[in-house]
Amino acid sequence: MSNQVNGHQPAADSASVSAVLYIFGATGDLAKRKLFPAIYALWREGYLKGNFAVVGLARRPRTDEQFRQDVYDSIREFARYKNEDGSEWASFADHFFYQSLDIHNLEGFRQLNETTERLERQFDIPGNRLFYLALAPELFGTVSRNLRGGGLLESSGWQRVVIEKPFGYDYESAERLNRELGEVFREEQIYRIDHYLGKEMVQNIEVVRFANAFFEPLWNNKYIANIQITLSETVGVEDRGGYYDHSGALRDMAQNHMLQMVTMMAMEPPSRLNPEAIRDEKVKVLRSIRRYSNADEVRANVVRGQYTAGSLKGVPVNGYRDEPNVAPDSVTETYFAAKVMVDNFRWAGVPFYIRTGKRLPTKTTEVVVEFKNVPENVHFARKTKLEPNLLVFRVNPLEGIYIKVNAKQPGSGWGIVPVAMDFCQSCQVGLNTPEAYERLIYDAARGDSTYFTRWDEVALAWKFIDRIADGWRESHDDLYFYPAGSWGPEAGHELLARDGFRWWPVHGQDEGEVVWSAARPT
Ligand SMILES: NC(=O)C1=CN([C@@H]2O[C@H](COP(=O)(O)OP(=O)(O)OC[C@H]3O[C@@H](n4cnc5c(N)ncnc54)[C@H](OP(=O)(O)O)[C@@H]3O)[C@@H](O)[C@H]2O)C=CC1
Ligand SMILES: O=C1O[C@H](COP(=O)(O)O)[C@@H](O)[C@H](O)[C@H]1O
Repeated sequence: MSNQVNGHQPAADSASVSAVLYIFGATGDLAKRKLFPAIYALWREGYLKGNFAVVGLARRPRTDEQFRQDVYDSIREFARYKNEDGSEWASFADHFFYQSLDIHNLEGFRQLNETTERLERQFDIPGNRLFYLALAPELFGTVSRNLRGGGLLESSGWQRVVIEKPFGYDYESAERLNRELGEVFREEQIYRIDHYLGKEMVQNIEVVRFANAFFEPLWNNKYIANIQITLSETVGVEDRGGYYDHSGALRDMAQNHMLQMVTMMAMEPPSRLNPEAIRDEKVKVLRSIRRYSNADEVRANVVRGQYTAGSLKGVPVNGYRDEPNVAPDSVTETYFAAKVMVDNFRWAGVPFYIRTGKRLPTKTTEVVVEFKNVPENVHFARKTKLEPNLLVFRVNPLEGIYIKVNAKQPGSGWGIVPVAMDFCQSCQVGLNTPEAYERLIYDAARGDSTYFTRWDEVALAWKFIDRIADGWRESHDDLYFYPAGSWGPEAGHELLARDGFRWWPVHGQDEGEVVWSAARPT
């Protein structure tokens, strides 16, 4: 096995991990699309070697062989390593086992403990156990109690639990869920996944900010005019209508991924590069975010929309209300934009504009830092209208950093033109950088919780989000409809225009073709 596949090698401080990895929900969508491919990539890159085992758990009956076939199919379809030549497949697949288990059945957990002890002897694993709960959150409490009741938390190594989102529906339910988990696990054993924190360029925000002398001095309200975070998707709700119709963009994307990205942009430099120091700084940002105090403030600062039938790249698509498992009169938002203020010394007066939506024209995740212009009395500024400097983090699908500066137009005149310094990381290393789930599973297995959300982060994020949900509950007459394939309601554009700003075009977006929807509910 090579440790150097396609130019990637384990970092100098990395080591292979030895543990039993339990996938609860092993027959589900997340396991198939994300978890099995991630485990396979970890194996291919040498982060997993001989001494590990994976146990798949769900109610459906499966033999080990059938389960291995499921894993194989998932890798063929979704992994960045496709196992084209079939090499080493058997030695990888031999580590996979399946047990049919209803998580309400304590006896099944006792049996799982026996299986585990056998696997630990077979693969020489020192009692390390990683429980990945790819299950509906209502089941987390029961699984935790039964893991304890079944004796699975009594091994000689470490035990950790990875929890998928959504972590609750609001602050109250999240708090209840946390209490249930807390009856069994200590906070440092709980790894709450936010897969955006596992993305290469999201992690790079910290490095670019804190490892470059020319950014950090400018990183404040003296020099930055606003920050824009866009997470746009072309997909609709696919087959997740049942979940999404209760969640909406606010809970599905804003409570977690978007607020986490705000914290990465706004946090102070941590005193130490350790998980608690970094998460302490993120918590301070979340504490400083201004909460809207009533429905009027919510309306003034937040825009919600829902897609109607339209077309994407010429292909007609359904409206949200016609998606499977969505109520025909649903008022769930598939578009969300907000102006967020971080009331602290560094950021007072600098708006963070965040937006996300389904069925928008482009799949992209970008963060734009718009700098304030140079003073108007400077010679150049009088002659030419200067464009502001921009620093753009391209998170997805392209990964890289783009900087827009003003330079003299070549020739004898004094014209000034914006020019770009474009570092495209994914163009250099290919679109083969590790997937977020690879990093996060590996981090959890080696006990690094930096890129997982701590309870106080989750709690503060919900407290901010709950105010918006409360404001929305009073009336739905601010829900705008936008045709699939447009950039969402025009109100999302006005949110910035009111402050004298505009959304900067994301990569691949032709500004001349931007379509906003002025439609309102009838
Ligand atoms: N899919 C995705 O892209 C994402 C999913 N998530 C979250 O991950 C979690 C899983 O999502 P997803 O895979 O899509 O969901 P699915 O509905 O596809 O899968 C759910 C899994 O849970 C198992 N299950 C359900 N009830 C029980 C039970 N009583 N005992 C044992 N197993 C049970 C099911 O298997 P069986 O029926 O055989 O028992 C199945 O394997 C959810 O919390 C979701 O919100 C988060 C981000 C993205
Ligand atoms: O968590 C979620 O994220 C995806 C978008 O993730 P990305 O990595 O593809 O950008 C989103 O489609 C989904 O609704 C949400 O649950």
